[in-house]
Amino acid sequence: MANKRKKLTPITKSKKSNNPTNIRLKPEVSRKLINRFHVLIKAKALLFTKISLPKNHKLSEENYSSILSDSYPRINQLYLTRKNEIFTKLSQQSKKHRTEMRNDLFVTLSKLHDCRLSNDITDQLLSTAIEILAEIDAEIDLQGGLHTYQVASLNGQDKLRGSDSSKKLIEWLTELCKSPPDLPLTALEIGSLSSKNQISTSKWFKDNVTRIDLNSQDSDTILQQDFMQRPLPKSEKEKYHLISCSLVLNFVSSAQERGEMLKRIGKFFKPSKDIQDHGIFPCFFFVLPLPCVTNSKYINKENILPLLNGLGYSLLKYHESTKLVYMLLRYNESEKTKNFKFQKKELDVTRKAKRNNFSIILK
Ligand SMILES: C[S@@+](CC[C@H](N)C(=O)[O-])C[C@H]1O[C@@H](n2cnc3c(N)ncnc32)[C@H](O)[C@@H]1O
Repeated sequence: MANKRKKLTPITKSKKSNNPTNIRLKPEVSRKLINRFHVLIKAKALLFTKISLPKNHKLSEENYSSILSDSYPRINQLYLTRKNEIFTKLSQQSKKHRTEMRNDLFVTLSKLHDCRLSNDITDQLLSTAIEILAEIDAEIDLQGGLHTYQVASLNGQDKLRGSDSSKKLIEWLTELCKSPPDLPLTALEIGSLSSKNQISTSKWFKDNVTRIDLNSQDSDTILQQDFMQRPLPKSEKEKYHLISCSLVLNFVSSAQERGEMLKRIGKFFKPSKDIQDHGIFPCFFFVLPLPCVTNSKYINKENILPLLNGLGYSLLKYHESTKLVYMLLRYNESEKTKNFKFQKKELDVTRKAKRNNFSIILK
């Protein structure tokens, strides 16, 4: 009898090579995958805060593989070997057993004290940290990597919102200024999964949409790029009338990096004087999962708006759906507060309900 091949990922190989917009997952499967990715990404972010590097480099989701392979070859070897071993082990285990194995992740992480990254792999603390990193990455790879998360997000778009989030953007633009101004409007979409969403297909931005993503699903239409590494604009021509950042900030691993991203976005807007702009452009379309503002220990609607104001953003439109919060904000550099800071401070400590740790720090 032919050997039945074990299905390793929730998305089969043949489907994986197809356009992700065509892959359909059950809503329950999408939800579980997205939640698990968030847990794993959060665990990695916590782990990175516990590893310190010589010369104050900071490890992050975006840079750790190149830092490990370029500067710490022995540690990198340990990481790769361990990841391979765990990948093989996990792929032979039942789903239930895998979940049990990983449930203690945060407990282990909370016990881990600061460890300094050097090439000394005999350091027990450091090798534990690297092993945890390898375990998390093995599980992410086993699920099909970032690709699976993106497919699940695309499916989530359909099921949770009735369509893609940029539908709300186009609805608001039409409501605020009826039709596009005469000059061509340009848009930058950070964290783009498809060129078929409303930003790209509506009459507002026509062919002037730049789409980027850490992991491009279509190299013809989406540039594979980390926004934090995107070269800063050298001239007004390289700036945008609209920047969309939908469900990306919650994906960024640490509160400080989220603050850095919001600040950096400000450098990519066209100046407002340039356009008969109906008081709207340049603007920022910003979407977060609703619990980021309704159930976070540190962020709520009352403090996120002053935080955004301090960075030069003022609110034009706000909408909460059952799952997401949508904001349209006008950007004006001259309205920025100089040296604006925002610290992480627990809100309403008397509140008993279980809350999430979403936060933003501006230093
Ligand atoms: C949940 S998906 C959201 C996609 C889409 N914008 C939406 O609203 O459904 C988040 C995407 O952001 C991308 N992303 C996260 N950080 C990024 C960064 N620094 N630069 C570019 N893309 C990033 C991820 O690769 C992922 O594809």
